[in-house]
Parts: sequence; structure tokens; C-alpha cells
Amino acid sequence: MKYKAVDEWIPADGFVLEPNALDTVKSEQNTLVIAGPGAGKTELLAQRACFLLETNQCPYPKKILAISFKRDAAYNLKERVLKRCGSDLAVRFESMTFDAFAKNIVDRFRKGLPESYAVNSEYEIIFGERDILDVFEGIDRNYRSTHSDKQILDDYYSKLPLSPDSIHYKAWTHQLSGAKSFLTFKMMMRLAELIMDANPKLREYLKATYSHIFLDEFQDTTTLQYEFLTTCFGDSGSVLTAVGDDKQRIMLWAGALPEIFSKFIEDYDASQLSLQMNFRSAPNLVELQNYLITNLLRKEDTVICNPNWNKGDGEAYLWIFKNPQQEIEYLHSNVERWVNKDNINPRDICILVKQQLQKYAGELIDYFNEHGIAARDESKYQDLLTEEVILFIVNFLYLINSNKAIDSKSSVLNFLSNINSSYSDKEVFAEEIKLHKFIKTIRSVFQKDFTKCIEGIVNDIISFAGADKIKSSYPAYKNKKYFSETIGSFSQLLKEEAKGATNLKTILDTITGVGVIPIMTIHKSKGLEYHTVIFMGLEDGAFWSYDKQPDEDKCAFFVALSRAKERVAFTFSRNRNGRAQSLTKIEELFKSLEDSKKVAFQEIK
Ligand SMILES: Nc1ncnc2c1ncn2[C@@H]1O[C@H](COP(=O)(O)OP(=O)(O)OP(=O)(O)O)[C@@H](O)[C@H]1O
Repeated sequence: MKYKAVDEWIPADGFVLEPNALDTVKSEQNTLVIAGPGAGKTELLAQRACFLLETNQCPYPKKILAISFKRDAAYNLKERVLKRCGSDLAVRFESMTFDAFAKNIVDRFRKGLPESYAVNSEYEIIFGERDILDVFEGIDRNYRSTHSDKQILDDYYSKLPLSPDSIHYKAWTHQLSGAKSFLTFKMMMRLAELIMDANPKLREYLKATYSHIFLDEFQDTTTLQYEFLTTCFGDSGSVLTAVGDDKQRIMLWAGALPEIFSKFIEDYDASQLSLQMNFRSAPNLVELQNYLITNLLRKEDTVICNPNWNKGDGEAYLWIFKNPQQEIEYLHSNVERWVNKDNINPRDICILVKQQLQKYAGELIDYFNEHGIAARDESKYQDLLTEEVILFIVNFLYLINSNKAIDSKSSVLNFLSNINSSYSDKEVFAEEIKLHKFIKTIRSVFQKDFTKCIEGIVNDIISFAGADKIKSSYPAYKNKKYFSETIGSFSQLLKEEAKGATNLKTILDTITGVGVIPIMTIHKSKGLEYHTVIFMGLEDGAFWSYDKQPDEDKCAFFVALSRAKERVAFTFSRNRNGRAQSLTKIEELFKSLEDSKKVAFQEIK
């Protein structure tokens, strides 16, 4: 492989980076980049990955590890790197969530745990903390009733090892010993940290594997995640690059460390840089954001709009409705016009709610689907569709459906060459011929009755690629149970969607959401962007804890509106879920929209 000289390197795909972004891309030091929405923080990480790989500053065979909070964010970053510098180099870019990184360590090095924390190979992941609190109830009722949930859990998740006399240790033992261990992701992270603490050789292994660490959405890092990170890389000599925005800090409720930026700068002797641009939003929306940054969030880091926009671009509305039925019908007629007359791709229109998606948007989803506009709760699909093996199967199926699916073909070939990294050119060619033959055979089976054989085909595709090769190439799939459950969930989904479908393409399009309006909570929308964003329910009812956490709620509100490229609309319904809605608690949100003079307030008749 011929590497580029550092001086000759230019950003991939014609991107022009502002000076601080370019300095960060080429930096050899630990760096924290603080910048607002749409500033290009994620793009900066993708470009830095290209720089490090293309110039061999991440020296072969070392790797870059990028840690994100959500699976789709990790996946999007990996995709950007793949697109910018090609699969040969992108194999040395590992992008995963904090949880996945911790789980990989536990899965691979479980045997390195001290005996008192041994995890059974047949462990089960549990979500939510109710079970753990029940364990405390079983061990000592009095303790349970005299301590708050938060107190108990904070102590339970302390750094390991715990004092063997403590009730928390007993609770851990209860979860770990037995025919099966039951683990939350937080437990997994503490166990991964313990493995690293107890085995200096494994820390050496991490050091030898990863020369550079990227941290996206750094503002939401929790104490536990930070301690885990520091145990793994604190003295490793790996170069850390963190990007974040304190105006988008929406995970304080989940334990995000408010002083994470200053802590990182101090602990890692990191330099701090900021970015000034907003590349995402049209001028009117950037002006609205700047007004809110100054007057609502009380910060100083206003931004500059991308000069490529026309002056006056960007629309913002606040629509006031009598009731949800009127709201649903009005939104439907607008979305229909945008999609059918203005030719906006339905995937570029997003409907957001603060929380409780079903309660706020459940009826809207039904109404839209019954009236010609496909819409869905995106979270149901987000997790599966960011699994590498599932995307491989989906692309494979698209290719079985048609030879014209060029992008799918290149994804399939990329996946196959990834898992067969030692292939010579001749072998790659042979693999392609094998692929064509296999597809031909499957097509002939399919022509008979595809709905009946669709499940079997998933297994055939996996066998074609080689389950063992997939497992050894993707650390997450080394856990057999996880691998088979992932494939199983997808087969089940495929089977359900196949019922009543007339062709394979329809099934695949339904699963991947082609032509479907995505609906999600603000938390799920982090890092994403859409032409149009509708935020449903700017009401006291949706911001019920505003009194207790005004800053976090203001940030959530800011995250929602900053997802929009060209248009944002907020809705207020005078009545919702059988209750009159008010604007007392969140008056300042409402008022700041009004005072910005950038938002058209419209009472819908
Ligand atoms: N240097 C650049 N020139 C032009 N467009 C850019 C540049 N950097 C990023 N963009 C584009 O701007 C948009 C926002 O970029 P990105 O998602 O990286 O921002 P971000 O800072 O991570 O945003 P957020 O914090 O809101 O998630 C994307 O469409 C991206 O392609």
C-alpha cells in the first residue's frame, strides 16, 4: 500500500475544513473540539480517520477505535469513513458504542476476571434496573426500604472490586453466580474495567491495537464510561480526539458528567478548539439557533451559516391546534404536499416527540398509514438495521431481487472481502463468480413461492459467506448467542413482512423504510439531520419535569430544532390525551421562539 505524505494530504471528497478543524484532523495531541450543531464534528472525525489511515500516521497494522453512544451513530461514522477512504483502509477503523466495546472485552477476556466476579459463558443481558433492586429487597428488606433507588444503584455500580462484606457485593454475586449470569450493560462495563485492571497484559494489548481513539458526543459521557475509558487508555499513549457540544447535553438524567470537558482537558492534558460554522441549516434557522443560544441557553458560541445558502432560506413555524385530530389531519395534508408536489423524499421529513412516542404519535402513525403516507416508529428497526451482518443479508436480498442493485452488490462484495481479508485478486474474482452462481440458484427457488422459502434463504446466505468467518471478523458476533439471536430476529421480521407481500423488493423496502416517514424521540434523533423536522407537542405535558431539569430540557428542545436543514415546525395542541394543555412551565421556550422573530405563529382554524 502506498501512503500519502502528510503535507500532500487534502480532505477527502472535496470538503473544505475550517482551520481549527484541519488542525484537529492532523493533530498529534489529545484534543477536545467543542462546536455547535451541524458544525461538522462527525465529519471531522471521518476526515481525521482518512488522514491517519491514508498517511499511515495510524501505523499499519494499528487501528483507530471510535466510540459513540448509539449504534446508528457508530454505524454512520463507519460508513462515512468507508465512503471517504475505501474498504482497504477502513478495515482498520473500528466504530462501536461504549456498550459494545465493554461487551467485546467481557466476551473475549471473561476468563481474566477474578474468581469472585466470574461470569458464566451463558450470560443474559437484562435491561432496566428493576431486577437488581429486587435482589436487594431479597437480601435485606430493611436496607432496601431505607435507601433510594438512586443511592442503591450508584453504590452497586461503583468501581470493582467491592468490599466482600458489603450488601452490594452480595447483590453482584447473586447476579453472576448460578446457572446463568444476568448482566446489565453497566455491569458489563465495570467488569470490562476490572478485567483491564487485573490484567496489565490486556491493557498492553489495547495499547498495541489502537493508536488513536475517537469520542463522539462527548458531552454525554457518564462517570462510569469515563472511568472505563481511562482504565483502558489513560496511560496508553494512544491519542484521544473528543468532539462534543454542551448545548446538546441531554443525558444528565442518565448520569452524564456536567464537568466532563474540563475534566478531560485536565486529565489528558488535551488542547481545546472550537468550530464556528453551521453547515447544516439554512440562514433563517441558523439565526433562530443563534438567538436561542444567546437568550435561552445563555451561551456565547453563536455560529456562522454556510455561505452556499441563499439569503432568506429556511422556514420555522409554530402551529396551534384545537385538538390532536385537527393536528394529525393538518400535518398529513402538509406532508402529502411536500412529498407529492415538492418531491421531498419521505426519509428527509422527520417527526419528533419528546418522549412517549406511542402516546404522542401513535394515532398519527395509524392515520398516515391509512391515508396514503407511510410512517413508522423508527426505533423498532434502528437497532437491527445497524447490524453489519443484517445489512449484508439485506443487500444480498436486494441483489437477488435485481442485478441492477449496484450499491447492494458493492456492499456485498465489500463484506465478503472483509471477512476474507487474505484473498488475492484471483480469489476475489473467483468469489464473484461463485456469488453469481449462488444468486442464480436462489432466484430459481424464489420463483416458486418466495414467501415460503424466505427464512431458509437467510441461512443459505450466511452459509455462503461462512458463519465462522463472519464471527471471527466481527468481535460482536463472537458471542454465539448474540449472533444467532440477531439473525433470528431478522428472519422473524422478514417472515412477518412477507405475509401478503407480492414481491421481494416491497418486503425489503418496507424493512429499510424506503418511502416511509421516520418518527422518533429527540434522544434517537441525536446526530441526524432532515430537510424538514416537525416537533409534536411543544406543551407543558411533554415537558413535565421542566421545573426540575430546565437546562436539560432546553438542550433537548435545541437538539430537536437543530436537526432541520430547511424547515422546522412545532405543534401545540390545546388538548391532548384528554387533558387541556398549557404553556406555563415552558413559557420561556415559547417566548424565545416568539421573540426571535424567526418563527411564524399560526393558529390553525
Ligand atoms: N467542511 C464541511 N463543508 C461542507 N459541509 C460539511 C462540512 N462538514 C460537515 N458538513 C456537512 O454538514 C452536515 C453536518 O455535519 P455533521 O453531522 O458532521 O455535524 P455535527 O457537528 O456532528 O452535528 P450535530 O452535533 O448536530 O450532530 C452534514 O450534512 C455534513 O455533510
